[in-house]
Amino acid sequence: MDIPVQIAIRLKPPSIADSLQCIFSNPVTQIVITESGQTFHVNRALPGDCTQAHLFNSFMIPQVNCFLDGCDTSVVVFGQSKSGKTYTLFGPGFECIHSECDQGIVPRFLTEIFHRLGQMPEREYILHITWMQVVNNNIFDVLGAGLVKCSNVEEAFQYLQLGWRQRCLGNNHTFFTVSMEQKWVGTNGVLNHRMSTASFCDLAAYPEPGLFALENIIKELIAGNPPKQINYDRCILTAMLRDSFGGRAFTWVIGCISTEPDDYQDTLKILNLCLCCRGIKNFVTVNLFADNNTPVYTDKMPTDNAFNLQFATTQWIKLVSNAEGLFNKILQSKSLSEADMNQVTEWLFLKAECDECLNNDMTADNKESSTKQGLPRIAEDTEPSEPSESDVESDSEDSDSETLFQDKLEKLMEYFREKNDQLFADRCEEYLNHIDSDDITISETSGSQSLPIMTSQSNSGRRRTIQPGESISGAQLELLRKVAAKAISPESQKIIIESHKKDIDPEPKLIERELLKMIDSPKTNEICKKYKITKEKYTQKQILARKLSKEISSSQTQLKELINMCIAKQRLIDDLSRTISYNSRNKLYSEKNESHYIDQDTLKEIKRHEINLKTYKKQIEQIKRQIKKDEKRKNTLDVELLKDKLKLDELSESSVDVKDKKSNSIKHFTHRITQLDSILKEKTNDLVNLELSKEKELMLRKEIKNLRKTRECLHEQRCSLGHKRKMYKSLSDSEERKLLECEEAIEAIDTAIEYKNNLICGKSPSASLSDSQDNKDNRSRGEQMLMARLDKLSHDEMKTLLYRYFQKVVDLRSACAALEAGAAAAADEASAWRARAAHAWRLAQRARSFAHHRFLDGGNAERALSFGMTTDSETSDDAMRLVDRVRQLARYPPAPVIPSQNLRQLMPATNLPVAKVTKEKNKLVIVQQDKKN
Ligand SMILES: Nc1ncnc2c1ncn2[C@@H]1O[C@H](COP(=O)(O)OP(=O)(O)OP(=O)(O)O)[C@@H](O)[C@H]1O
Repeated sequence: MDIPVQIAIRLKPPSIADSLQCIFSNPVTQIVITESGQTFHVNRALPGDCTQAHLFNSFMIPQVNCFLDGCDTSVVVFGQSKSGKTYTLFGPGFECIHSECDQGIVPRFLTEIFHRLGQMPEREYILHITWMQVVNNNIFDVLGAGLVKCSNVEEAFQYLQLGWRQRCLGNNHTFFTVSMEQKWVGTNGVLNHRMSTASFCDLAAYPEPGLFALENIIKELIAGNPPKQINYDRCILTAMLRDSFGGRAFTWVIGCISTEPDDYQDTLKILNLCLCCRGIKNFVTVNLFADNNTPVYTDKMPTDNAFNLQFATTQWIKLVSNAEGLFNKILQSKSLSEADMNQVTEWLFLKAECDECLNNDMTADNKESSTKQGLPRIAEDTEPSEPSESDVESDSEDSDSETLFQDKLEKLMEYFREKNDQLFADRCEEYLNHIDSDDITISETSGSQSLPIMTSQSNSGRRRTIQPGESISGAQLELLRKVAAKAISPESQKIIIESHKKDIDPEPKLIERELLKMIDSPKTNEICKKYKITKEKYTQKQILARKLSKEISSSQTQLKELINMCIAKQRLIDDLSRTISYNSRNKLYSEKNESHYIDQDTLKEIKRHEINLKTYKKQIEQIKRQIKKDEKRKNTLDVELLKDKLKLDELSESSVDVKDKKSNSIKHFTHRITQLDSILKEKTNDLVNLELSKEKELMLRKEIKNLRKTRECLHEQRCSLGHKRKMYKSLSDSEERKLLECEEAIEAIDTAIEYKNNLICGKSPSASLSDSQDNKDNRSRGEQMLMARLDKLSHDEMKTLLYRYFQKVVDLRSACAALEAGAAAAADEASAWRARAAHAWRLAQRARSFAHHRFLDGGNAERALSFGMTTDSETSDDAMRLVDRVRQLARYPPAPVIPSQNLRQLMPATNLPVAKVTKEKNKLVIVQQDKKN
């Protein structure tokens, strides 16, 4: 039958707890969802905290059944480096320190196979394992011995330990293979001879070249190319995976993915590759040998009677032991009436007696038949043998020899079979509804109760001897069919479709996280509360749904067990009827009484088993009802969950609206507050400045007041000195200096007062006092340097310097005053002399004219003058003094001129505003005047 490759996704637990996750899985809806909302529908979306046991139980049991039925199986693990591929297949290792719980798929598979074989003592088997690695397209045999035979689980684990130590580490492919040949005689007396291979492949991570080749083959297969036309021999990896992809194996692909945001791109690649594999369909068949289904004994051969009896006994023992187990359970449950209990106890007692007898017989028989039972290995690829004609003949003879009782029994058996089949089919349907799969198609032959018959035209003719599978154990065969026909329950489909349509994030964690992110405003408390309550309800319902699904699955396993029992019972009845027919056929050879006795016994047994069957049926009915109830409950819960999800969405939307509005108003208010804050700051600054300026003004006014007082004192001093000078016409040197000092100090005080007044009036004093640009430009370089130095002086240095300059100015002024007085005196003297000279000149003129008249010969002026002098001695003396004085004055240099520039530098280097200071009553009025005016 065509079975698509099945996909399971396992998330690697995050390395750091609470770290960010970009991939989530929903095991309920079997969806893997990315952070961006992309969804991947898979066959098994394993939970993040999936244990090794859960992983194995969730999909490996059908593989074990298939393998035991004679089908090839395969598990291929994809994943990026360190994503847990090896951990999934093998576990953390095989040393003593590692717990059994951590064992991966391979050790669990081996344990399960040997356990199941132990429960089927009739089966003969040979089991081999191989462990290969593909390193750089070269095969490396890890165990070093090719096929290694394992007789029991302990041996298998020894090889696992050995291989684990010897394997190559690094980015390579690992193949672990278990192959098994089995033989057993079925209940119908025919031989079952099967061969199956289970391969486990741990693929390397990208970028391994073989992986790209495999990727291409997968693409070709999903494009619809028949496997026959695909070249699998392009590399060793693809050759080894021939059966897994497009071959005859029942394949599960496991994608091991990391949830960490850093690995997001790699994870998407692996997810997409896994999904591609889903489109591949493998043709899964039971691998039979040529001698399969051949009768091991014939009724006609009396020599084989012993074998038949022995076979019947074996089956009998098995069935009775089954029944014994069931009876024990029923006894423990105490659900029967006392009479029934006694009957069951009696049955058990009788059984114990039979066991004793049979054991004695068996030991005797074994001695004889031990050589017969050993089955030699059977070669593969042999032609199937046709049923012999004698078989057909014997069948017609059988029908003739049937008794009335047998007819009745046959009818009953037919009725039972029909009922049983119907019941089984119903159960299977229910079970299949539980398993999710949407794209599995069953080949035409799967509609009947037999496995597909592989014809010579079949495309995968590895073993051409496949026979009708009527001899395959029904229950085990059904498991294979279940997997092939599994489908998603309509409710789950609804949820998936709805969530897909509305793009709902089915992962509650994601919704929760997003909502919690959004809802942070304190005023959205109500919505938060509602959301929390709904979320709690949702979680509770989820837990309930999980519980229910668990209950359902446990009920289903119970049901499966019961179905198995029914099958066993059916077989028992079959066997019994066959034994009866056999006995009736042998009536001719045996005594009547004896046979009657056996028949009676057998009848009793049949009746008992029929009663048991009825009780089992009742139990099945009960369980069915319970399952239906549970399913209904589950469905209502699913619907409620959906409603809750919608409600959560609505809540999240409304919370987003409220949040938006809130954030807008908060923004507005924040903006307003910022504005008001800046205004407040400005006002505060203004106020502070105002207060400061007021304080400053007060200070300045005080200073001005003090300065005025000082000025008044100085003025008084100056006035008294001036008055004294007027009175006495002259002052002593010290008094003169004092006067000058007073004048200079008054001038300085006036400037200071004006400066402070400017400050009070808000005029920038610096504008008037500071160095203007013009001044700066006009200055020579030397002056500029001097000014630069002055700027660097400290306050004390400046004070000392000013005081010195003040002294110098006073000195200069006193010198000036002395010079001016000297110049005035000289000017007076000069005018006096000039008047004298004029008088003398007049006298001289008079004398000259007198002389001219008296002395005709005249003489020169000097002579006349000297004559005049001699005649007027006073006048000649004056003239002589005048000449000396003129000579003296001529010898003196002119009065010193103080360069106005130098004087200006003594003042602060400014253009001082010209101010007129007048005194009105008690006030000193200072009026600033324009310089030009
Ligand atoms: N599900 C898990 N639970 C606990 N531990 C895990 C799980 N998955 C992986 N690990 C740990 O992560 C580590 C890496 O895992 P592992 O070696 O199986 O990765 P890998 O994919 O096989 O790596 P490589 O590609 O290198 O072969 C191991 O220590 C393993 O024990």
